[in-house]
Amino acid sequence: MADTETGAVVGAATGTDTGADTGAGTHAGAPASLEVEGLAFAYPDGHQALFGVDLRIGRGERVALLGPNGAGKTTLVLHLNGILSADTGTGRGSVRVAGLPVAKANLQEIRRRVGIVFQDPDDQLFMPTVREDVAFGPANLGLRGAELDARVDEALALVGMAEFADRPPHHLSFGQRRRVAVATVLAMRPEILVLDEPSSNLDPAGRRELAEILARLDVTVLMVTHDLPYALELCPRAVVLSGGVIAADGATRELLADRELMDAHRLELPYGFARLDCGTCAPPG
Ligand SMILES: Nc1ncnc2c1ncn2[C@@H]1O[C@H](COP(=O)(O)OP(=O)(O)OP(=O)(O)O)[C@@H](O)[C@H]1O
Repeated sequence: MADTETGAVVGAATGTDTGADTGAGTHAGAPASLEVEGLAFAYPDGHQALFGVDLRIGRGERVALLGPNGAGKTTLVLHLNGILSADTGTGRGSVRVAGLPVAKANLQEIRRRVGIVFQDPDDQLFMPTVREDVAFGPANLGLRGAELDARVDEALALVGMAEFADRPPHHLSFGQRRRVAVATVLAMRPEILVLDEPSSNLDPAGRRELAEILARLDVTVLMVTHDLPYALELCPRAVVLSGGVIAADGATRELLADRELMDAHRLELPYGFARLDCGTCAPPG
């Protein structure tokens, strides 16, 4: 688990043990990383995207946020670091990160604590070198010199990109850029790491490498994904958001074995996983 005094995001798991067999309730008694209560939100055009969402994620949990297109997943995520806010416009309800309300007065601290890795790494990489990109956030927090260098080195090592530190990000492959984007967020030593479709557009090897990196991180994770095998592998717990409400919350394996739930919310495992509901059958691989 992340040491909240030092904020270090150190690897805890070993090898490729992704904890997939861990029960969803393992962290039920852990202090909350994230508490969302009665969150409702309509966009300025009047479109209601969230209708009273309640969600508690314990420190160190890894949770997949699943749901069909238009379910409200991005809208929910944008509330976690105050890009959208329940206390403005038509919003209702509250979001707290490690007990701190997501509100205008706390935005700087909240954005340090909630690291969002967006789907397109090019939205997050804009400096001449990888090192400068990863240093950008901690430098904004006031870190300088050896302390800043150590923070950058640590984050790049966590994603296996140390040897690329002096390369321009635009010379890297898409998969490498995504890993650097993860490092830019880890360098802030976040309380909670939010990943938007982390496996999208990765080739099988890149997908596997990123899974191994994510499995080793010792930080609370909320992963938005349509990649159900990825959710199953990396997140013991899943939450299904559909039509702006939470339709299910439980052990990922159990939710993905519930055919009625899956059909109702347009969730589909790829061929080969079709018999997850057989109870004694294991997914391939
Ligand atoms: N800026 C906006 N203005 C008005 N409506 C919006 C806006 N952004 C999203 N919506 C609507 O809010 C609803 C939820 O959208 P959201 O992007 O949160 O869904 P999502 O679950 O992330 O979908 P996807 O899986 O396709 O990314 C959708 O009906 C969408 O059309």
